[in-house]
Amino acid sequence: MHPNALLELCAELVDSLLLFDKPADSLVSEFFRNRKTLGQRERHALAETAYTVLRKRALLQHLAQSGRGPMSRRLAILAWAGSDSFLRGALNDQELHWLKQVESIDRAKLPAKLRHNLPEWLVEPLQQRLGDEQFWQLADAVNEAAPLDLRVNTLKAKREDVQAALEAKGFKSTPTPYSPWGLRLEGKPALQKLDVFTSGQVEVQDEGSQLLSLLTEAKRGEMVVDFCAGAGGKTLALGAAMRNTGRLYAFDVSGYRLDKLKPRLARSGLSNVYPVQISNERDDRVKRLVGKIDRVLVDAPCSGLGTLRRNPDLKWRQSAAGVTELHDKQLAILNSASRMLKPGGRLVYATCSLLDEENEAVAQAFAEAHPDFTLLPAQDVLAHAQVDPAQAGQLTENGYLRLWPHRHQSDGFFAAVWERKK
Ligand SMILES: C[S@@+](CC[C@H](N)C(=O)[O-])C[C@H]1O[C@@H](n2cnc3c(N)ncnc32)[C@H](O)[C@@H]1O
Repeated sequence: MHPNALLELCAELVDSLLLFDKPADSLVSEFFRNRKTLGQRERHALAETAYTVLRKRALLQHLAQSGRGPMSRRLAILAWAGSDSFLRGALNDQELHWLKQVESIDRAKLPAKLRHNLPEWLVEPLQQRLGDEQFWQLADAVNEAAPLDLRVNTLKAKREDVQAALEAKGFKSTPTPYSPWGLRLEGKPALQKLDVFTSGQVEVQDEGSQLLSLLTEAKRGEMVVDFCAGAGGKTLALGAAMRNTGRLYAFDVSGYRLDKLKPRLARSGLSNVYPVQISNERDDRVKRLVGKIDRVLVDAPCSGLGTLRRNPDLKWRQSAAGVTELHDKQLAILNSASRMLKPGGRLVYATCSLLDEENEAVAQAFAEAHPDFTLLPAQDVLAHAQVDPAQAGQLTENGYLRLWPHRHQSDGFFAAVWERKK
């Protein structure tokens, strides 16, 4: 495609993303579905440019003010992630001159809000929690793309064998530092056609998500509920840990998300999983299981701010008021889900949020209302669940799992683990 035509297409994509009326990942997929003739490199340049605009929106909108022509084209020029010579082939003389001027600006001297690219309502709680130095490390880390992690399905393969099979196809990977199931790939190879993927030996899953499943420590023959199963990323890990025995319920209010679990289940070889669409957390199907379950994982709906590396639009789509609403919802789900546990059963509450309000505050409110649950220190649980005991302590704060993109190179995650008193 001619450079200018591709740049115009990119501006169109940027325009639609900046409406913030749908998640960026689904808008990008829809955009490409409707433009089947685009090649792999063109798609990569468009998607990376659009994601850079989302990551650095505050800075780029500030810099773009000085130019002429449509704002979305100027943003696409400043964020361009394809080759430099290709971009220059798309620009007119006036744009080339403007770009040179913008490139000469010393970005380090710009105000803080243009350097961290985070909305004010988010800056305050994060700065208070982390202190200045770590806050800036986090801001830098979430403005980078995330690595691609795989979870090896231990029902079908060993990690070292999958690593060797990937290597034989020219894909380098290293074992993830904390999860015993994970491999971190170099680059972003297309996996969908590889044998290890189609045969269900691996699934794409961030290392942090793997650690949440590990905290549940689901075992052979148990009754387990994945209360907010979604498309089943953690369900699949729990089912494999149960060695395809017992009964694993995958609950979710979204039938659309549960449908996405089906092809993954077929690849995984699991037959112990029962997907169930519930109407809400007080559904009769939840009530019927009260006092009968060994382990419940509540991977609660949350702001998703721990996944900003993959979903940079979330920081512009979420709000302080939205987070407060989520807190109430999370507590309601956790309360209902906890009733299903047998005495001695384990409850894991998890989010991919960075904010105390969705994490420690929910865990503390639950603990105060439920003296019949004892908090299990997450570092002990991790060490018991195959994580190197010397490292387990690096993953926790005040007895909770607390993962940060700038410290652990995973998405941001929180988890609290309790046991129902016998
Ligand atoms: C963080 S996502 C789950 C991700 C999933 N566990 C995974 O690993 O792929 C949260 C899920 O909670 C579901 N949800 C929202 N409200 C719920 C409720 N009241 N009861 C059960 N699930 C709910 C959402 O549909 C969403 O799929």
